[in-house]
Amino acid sequence: MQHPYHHTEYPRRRIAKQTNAISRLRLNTSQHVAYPPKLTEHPAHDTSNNLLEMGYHMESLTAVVLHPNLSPSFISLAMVVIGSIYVLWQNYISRDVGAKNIPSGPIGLPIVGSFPFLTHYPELTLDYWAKRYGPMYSLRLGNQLFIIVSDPIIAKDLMVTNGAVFSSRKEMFLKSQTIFAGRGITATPYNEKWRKHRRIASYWLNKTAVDSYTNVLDYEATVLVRDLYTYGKAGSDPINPQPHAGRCSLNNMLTIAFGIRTDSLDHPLVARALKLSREFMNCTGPVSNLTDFVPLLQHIPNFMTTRGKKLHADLVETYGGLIKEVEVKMKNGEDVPDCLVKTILQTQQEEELDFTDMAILCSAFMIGGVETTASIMQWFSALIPAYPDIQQRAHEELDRVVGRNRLPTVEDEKDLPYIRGIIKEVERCHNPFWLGTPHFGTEDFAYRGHLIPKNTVVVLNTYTMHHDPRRHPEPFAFKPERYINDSTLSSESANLSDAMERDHWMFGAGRRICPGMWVAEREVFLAISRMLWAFKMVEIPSEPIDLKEYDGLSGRSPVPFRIKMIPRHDKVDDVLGI
Ligand code: HEM
Repeated sequence: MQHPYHHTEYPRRRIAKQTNAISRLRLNTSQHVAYPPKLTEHPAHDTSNNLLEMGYHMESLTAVVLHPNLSPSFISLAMVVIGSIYVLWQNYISRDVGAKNIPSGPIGLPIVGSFPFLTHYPELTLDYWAKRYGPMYSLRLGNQLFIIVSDPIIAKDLMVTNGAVFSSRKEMFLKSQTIFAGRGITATPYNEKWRKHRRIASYWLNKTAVDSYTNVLDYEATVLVRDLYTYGKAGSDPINPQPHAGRCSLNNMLTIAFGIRTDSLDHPLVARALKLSREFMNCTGPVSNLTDFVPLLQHIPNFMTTRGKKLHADLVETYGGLIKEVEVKMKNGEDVPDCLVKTILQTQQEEELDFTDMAILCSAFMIGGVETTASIMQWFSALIPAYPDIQQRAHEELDRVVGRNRLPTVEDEKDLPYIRGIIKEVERCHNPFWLGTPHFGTEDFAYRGHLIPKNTVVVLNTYTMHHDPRRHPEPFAFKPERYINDSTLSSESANLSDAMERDHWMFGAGRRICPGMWVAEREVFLAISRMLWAFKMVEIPSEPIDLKEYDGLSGRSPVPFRIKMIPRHDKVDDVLGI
């Protein structure tokens, strides 16, 4: 069974691969066409809208049962058993939803619920259901009830206004209990442990702290652009910017957390840290792991549990190992730069932090802060070559405001509304976490005539919200100008009283909103504005970039691609010191 969108591509690319005359005509006009196809393009929607609703995996289940080598009596028996289980399940669920007035939604399959429909591009399935069941609907994964929120007003009502109820996390078996061992800000319930870890993290991530180490972000952004220039041989060789973006984000977090950095892509920590982040994303997607929702699986040795235990051990070994190095230096009286680890070692007794607490706190920085910002830089690099007109407008703004004798700085940001618009538009179109990190309700809650029972997981369906035509006309077009009059930082926009005015929902909402958003925004601005300042970024005609396919199950980044990054004026090498 394939996801309805499995074979779809960003149409600009798909059209480029076609050869007939009509396709070529469309190529010229397709700069702003919708990038996912309309739902009606897939035969599943032509034949039956009910398939997704009732579980179109019944189709593949039936296909297995109807295997040619099976006897007719076995097939009949199997069909009767499957049918009966399905009818019983359907009755059970509809009684549950009807009696308690829980918002309706897809019924799903017995035992696993809607899980099989969410294993690949879950955001597209959730979007399909949002159009069918409305802005707040329910589904089940195993024994867990979910509410899917696809509307800004409801998101604000639940997660911000009623943050006292909706700010916890479900203690997922794999993410919270196995990988993070009950620690970690991201995964802990809304309790004293979370408050302590969040307070310590915020000490290093708040706006004033970020001001104090902006020189680090500035330096790493320059290194990034210099490496892109050098590895791309001043625009003559194709280059994949992804590993360079990864190292830039990694170095920022290494400096903030441990006071160290890597000096080249070949440093062993680069591959190791990026692998750990990717493994974490792939193990812990909000809906990607059945072990979390079928308790029986937690007692049976299985592949995901083994993976989770190994990841926990690798995180403690890697980041715990770096903590020990800092500790040794401090004990030896060596000079250790101010950093998160120095702070937690100095306050360890007072804060009652054990070694695992510290290792997992640092892991949360390295996981939360690397793959995410790198992903935005990567999506930007993958898509901007398709928009020479947008690049030209950005170059004109940079020449006018910054000139060609220096790189853009943080102080320039307020005077570069078009660059800021490009960044916000990349974030709207390519949020690395379409489903964020789900919140968890700690009380029964009555809302708009419905009941959201205690212990419900609440998911922010940002894919649907970011493509809502009421808020973003022509939602599938890449149009930075839609943000041209938005002078807010995203971290400021998140506090707007009118939820419909918020730029996007990439950083989540309410009391669990991303505490790293100030450093993330600054880092991304410096990297992207400098790439635009230095290069004309062009695609390689024989290597079309497929923006619809992406790596990863939770944190999303583009599949590997190559482009040319051509220095756009003769001052570039001087300013970069090359
Ligand atoms: C583009 C970059 C980033 C994106 C898209 C992003 C996204 C998110 C999202 C969606 C959440 C969950 C919010 C919610 O529950 O409503 C989150 C939480 C978190 N983020 Fe980020 N993040 C980014 C950068 C960073 C950075 C640079 C750090 C630095 C350490 C960081 C650290 C964290 C932590 C510790 C949490 C857990 C907060 C909690 O549960 O209380 N993030 N992030």
